[in-house]
Amino acid sequence: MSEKKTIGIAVLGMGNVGAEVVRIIEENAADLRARVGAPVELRGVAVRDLSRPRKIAQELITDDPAGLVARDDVDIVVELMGGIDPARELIRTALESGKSVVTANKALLAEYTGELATAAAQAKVDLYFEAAVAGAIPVVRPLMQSLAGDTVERVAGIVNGTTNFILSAMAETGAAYDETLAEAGRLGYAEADPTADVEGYDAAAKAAILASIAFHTRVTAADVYREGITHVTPDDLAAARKFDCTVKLLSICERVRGDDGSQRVSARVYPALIPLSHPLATVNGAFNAVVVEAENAGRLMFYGQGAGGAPTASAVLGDMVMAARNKVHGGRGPLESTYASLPIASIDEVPTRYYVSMRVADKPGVLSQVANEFSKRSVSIAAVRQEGAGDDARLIVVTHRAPDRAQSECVAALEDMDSVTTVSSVLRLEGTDD
Ligand SMILES: NC(=O)c1ccc[n+]([C@@H]2O[C@H](COP(=O)([O-])OP(=O)(O)OC[C@H]3O[C@@H](n4cnc5c(N)ncnc54)[C@H](O)[C@@H]3O)[C@@H](O)[C@H]2O)c1
Ligand SMILES: N[C@@H](CCO)C(=O)O
Ligand code: NA
Repeated sequence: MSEKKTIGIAVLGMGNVGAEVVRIIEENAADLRARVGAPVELRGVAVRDLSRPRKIAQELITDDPAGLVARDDVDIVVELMGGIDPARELIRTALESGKSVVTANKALLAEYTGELATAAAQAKVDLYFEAAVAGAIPVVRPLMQSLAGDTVERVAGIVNGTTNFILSAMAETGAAYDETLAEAGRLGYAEADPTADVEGYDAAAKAAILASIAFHTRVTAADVYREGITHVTPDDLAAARKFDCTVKLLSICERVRGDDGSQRVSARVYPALIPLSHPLATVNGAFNAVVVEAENAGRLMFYGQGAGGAPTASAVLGDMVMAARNKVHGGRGPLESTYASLPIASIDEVPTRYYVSMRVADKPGVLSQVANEFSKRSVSIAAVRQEGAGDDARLIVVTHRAPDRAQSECVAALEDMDSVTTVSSVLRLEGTDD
């Protein structure tokens, strides 16, 4: 059998992930060649700083990513620079000139998948992005391909390692958020600017990508309701424990069905209590996990390393092999599927459960006043606990499911009550059936 044409690879960005991708391409050349059915060769690696020493032949290094993308002997562009610009333009140009693209860039995809997927479809090339959500964990491909014949109802996951590390450490040691964030930085989990992680932007970008695939609807980062973890306190974690729960930053993508048979998509990110018996409660440290619920498959769980150079590179390489096989043997990966075009549900209308902790005056009648604010808004209370006494009296209320707007209106009313000194904590409760 005659050997097929060599598949040329351009890697854009040689940071944590890019350096590992380059290493694996070079170390595994023989296996990759056998798996693809043709040699796979690095044509070049675009970097920002040419003077930095790198473990790669000098002639492969360039600081001209556009020039590298334009080369005739490049068949697949692997984008690992991150950020919107110039990644967006480079990927679009690559696709328009008939090159397949593999990217891990969730921030870009959460805004511009539509534009990029359209360019890929028009040029009949592939756009793959398994590494963009939950790093090494296969979740994009299972949703897009393995579950293509099922109806997904819900995708809920821990998809940010930094915040999961922080919340796990807070739960374990009782340490404060700031202290734990500093520790996450020292261990190399949190970046110098942790905003994207701790404010939930990274998890929201991933939720947008997951919701788009799961519900065949274009969902962008702006459609995702988002709260971060900066306000979570050791008290919250201790109180959660008393309700047999822990606190996790969840990315939730849900098909919300109305009484009239209508359907909407809810995509949301917030720290929430989940029962210790829930499978996501056992996901600790920097690990990620995603639970998918589909009409016929039932509940599926995907667990593993959602970040880090080598694990993320594993997902990138998987995509690269798929794209290379298609180049060699013909065929295409799945196209973007947005046929359902479901409307986006506002957080206000999504049924949620609340956990509200407040400091109150310790005197007769306060509990009934508090309960009255919930009942006025048709929010049913599931549990109440009083802690402390006198000046230190604290009430914790856990509600049943009701539209989020009604729940938040109850909290606003509590904040206005004379007998409530402060509402010290408000978190949602997820992972329960009622
Ligand atoms: N690190 C992870 O665990 C992880 C996991 C999943 C996805 N990702 C995604 O993978 C991508 C890369 O992440 P990373 O952690 O390797 O980031 P990084 O900051 O370590 O690496 C990015 C590299 O790209 C280079 N770069 C940036 N702009 C460039 C330009 N214009 N020209 C040439 N080089 C340029 C930078 O100099 C840097 O070396 C990002 O989109 C990130 O969101 C990372
Ligand atoms: N900053 C991300 C990296 C993976 O996207 C995390 O902490 O999970
Ligand atoms: Na993944």
